[in-house]
Amino acid sequence: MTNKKQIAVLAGDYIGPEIMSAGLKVLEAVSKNNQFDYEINAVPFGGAAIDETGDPLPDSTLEACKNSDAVLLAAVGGPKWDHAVKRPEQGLLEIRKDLNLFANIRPTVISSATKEYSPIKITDPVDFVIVRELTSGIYFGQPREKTSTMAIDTMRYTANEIERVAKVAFEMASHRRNHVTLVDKANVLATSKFWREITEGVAKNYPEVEYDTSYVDTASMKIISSPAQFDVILTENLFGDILSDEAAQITGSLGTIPSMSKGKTGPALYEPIHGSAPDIAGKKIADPISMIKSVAMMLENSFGRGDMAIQINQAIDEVYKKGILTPDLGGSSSTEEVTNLIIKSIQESSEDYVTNNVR
Ligand SMILES: NC(=O)C1=CN([C@@H]2O[C@H](COP(=O)(O)OP(=O)(O)OC[C@H]3O[C@@H](n4cnc5c(N)ncnc54)[C@H](O)[C@@H]3O)[C@@H](O)[C@H]2O)C=CC1
Ligand SMILES: CC(C)CC(=O)C(=O)O
Ligand SMILES: [Mg+2]
Repeated sequence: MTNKKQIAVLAGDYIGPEIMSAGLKVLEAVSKNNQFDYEINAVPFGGAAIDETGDPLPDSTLEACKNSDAVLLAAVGGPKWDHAVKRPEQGLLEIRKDLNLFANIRPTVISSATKEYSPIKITDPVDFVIVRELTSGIYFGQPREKTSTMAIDTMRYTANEIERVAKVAFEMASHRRNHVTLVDKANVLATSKFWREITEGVAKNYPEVEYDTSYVDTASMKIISSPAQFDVILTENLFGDILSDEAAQITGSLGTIPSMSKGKTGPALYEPIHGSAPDIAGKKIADPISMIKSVAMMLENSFGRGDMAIQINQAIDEVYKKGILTPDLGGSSSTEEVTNLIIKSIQESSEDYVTNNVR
């Protein structure tokens, strides 16, 4: 039995393989410096898997993920498969459901290094996470149907589905700034009224955590006008999907935001929050930061290597400081140039560490 950490790698489609390659190069570099032993198991997923096997989530891919210590995913989908019988995005929903990854954590941080890339005026520090319910709600509810004269989707939540993700949000807040905001549409939707009932019950177990609520339309405005007021935003699947892309944009680019999806047991999955960006695929300009930060999140949360995550994140700050950035952040560098500079910074920081230790 090997004690190497097993990582399932799902590169996916369009820019997926480009940014995954960047993420794996950084993982290799930081691991060499820190005696971290791992094995990669690259498996087909999404459109690439449809081309190979006819199914976006082949059984063998799901098995590989279940047998791993963590899953790294880039992005799937795109015009090539928009009319497939089963689209790549369906594979994405299935893998989340099959691994029971009900809590999706999406961070929004505007640091001193990234402040100048934000399109909004920042006065106070911005550092919040969206805890998005990931395996239920309107993306999964039945009935779902479309005929030539009508269509229906169903938003459905059980008490257990709300309670377990609410606990994740309150636990996180208790290790952060003790504040949870439930975002919903409780002035209209029965499911949102139910979310409030259940979440209030969970909040009672966390008296030190301030708990408030916001309607989703207002919350989407506040994310732009006063983002510093948020610590942990708890919300259902569809609202979290939309709000997290909006929140990403206030940091400068969607192409820089990672995420972690986790359940109660089993491997967690780490992926950028964006899609496969077909409009820039093949141009060698995809921003690798979202994928590289996903690697850092994996090292910290699945492997207890917060030290390695810090080295990666400090190296990312360096590319911001030097302005070696891809066009989404106003730069003119390639995916490879950004990745190489991040690797160089990691290597230099470990040389400094050795030198300082010797002294
Ligand atoms: N988790 C996943 O695999 C997701 C897959 N999708 C799928 O991706 C495909 C494309 O969807 P879109 O609506 O275009 O959303 P998208 O997130 O792929 O792209 C939106 C915009 O952001 C830019 N962008 C995204 N990531 C970037 C990066 N790393 N560097 C630089 N720019 C970046 C794109 O060029 C595009 O202009 C669709 O098939 C969609 O269903 C969408 C969201 C999530
Ligand atoms: C298939 C979609 C639900 C993927 C997406 O947009 C996301 O997870 O952010
Ligand atoms: Mg999305």
